[in-house]
Amino acid sequence: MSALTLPDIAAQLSQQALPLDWVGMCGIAAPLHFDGQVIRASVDAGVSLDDGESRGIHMSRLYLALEAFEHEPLSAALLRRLLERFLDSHQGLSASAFLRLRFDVMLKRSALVSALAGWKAYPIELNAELTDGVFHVELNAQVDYSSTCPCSAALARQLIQQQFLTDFGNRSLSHEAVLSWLGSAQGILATPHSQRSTAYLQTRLHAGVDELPVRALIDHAESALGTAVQTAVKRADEQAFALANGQNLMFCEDAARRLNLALKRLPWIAGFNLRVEHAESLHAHDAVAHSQWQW
Ligand SMILES: Nc1nc2c(ncn2[C@@H]2O[C@H](COP(=O)(O)OP(=O)(O)OP(=O)(O)O)[C@@H](O)[C@H]2O)c(=O)[nH]1
Repeated sequence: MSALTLPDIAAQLSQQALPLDWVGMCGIAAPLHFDGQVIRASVDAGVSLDDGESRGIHMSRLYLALEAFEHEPLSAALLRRLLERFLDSHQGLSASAFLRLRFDVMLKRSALVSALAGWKAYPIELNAELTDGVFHVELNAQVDYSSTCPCSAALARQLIQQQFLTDFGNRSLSHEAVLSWLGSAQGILATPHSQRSTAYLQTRLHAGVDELPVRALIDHAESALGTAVQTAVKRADEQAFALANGQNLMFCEDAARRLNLALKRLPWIAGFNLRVEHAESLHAHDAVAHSQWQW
């Protein structure tokens, strides 16, 4: 049978004349060239089906356009060109085109004090859309950090004060005895609870941003929080981490406010939607805060 005789069901008229918002493929494996590495990405590619009379879109045209990822570094311009290609190959059918890329970026992170370093994987999502010539890119990142509860810290300090009165209230103070007491679990008898926490950052990039500021977004968020989770850790690093936590006590509200103020300072961000989740060790549920700006 020749190709000319192959049945083309997508070209038929639809039995229900109804436009669709998004039609395409999800979970396509694609290699991305990004930041000097080749990264495995999962890609969702789609278009709107505005011609409600048409039975289907041309999936293969979208799929084949993605070949460009193999040959060109990832950039906003590349995403836009792909979306233009989606629309060019669906003239008369589609007015909007969409791409979603999910991948992990690996960054090598130095220890806080020692000369060690290790790798961290950050989940990244890029969402791009082209509708009526208007192009948007969203850069989303997931950043893990540690949060120590400020209320729990204050309650623990109060218990330590009470224990101090019990142990030293009726005695004259000796420098040596107090120093030894401060270094004992009997003196510092309570510790605050801490939790591994996650910031989910959704940012919309200004038009004209080409190079995708993935590393800058992650670095900025980690610096605003002050307690990024670590990779290689010796005791000196762990002690520095304990200090960082003590100096950055955070409710989920504090973390959300810090990130809000920090993200607003980034010149390439046109708007954001952020969510922080503190996986509480006090409760079996999470403490969560959201914050938006120009979203
Ligand atoms: N539209 C559509 N196509 C599907 C779906 N599931 C699988 N396909 C297949 O995707 C394949 C590619 O579709 P097209 O891009 O239209 O392929 P084609 O007709 O050979 O290519 P063109 O000549 O460019 O249109 C076809 O074999 C479809 O059957 C679906 O749910 N919707």
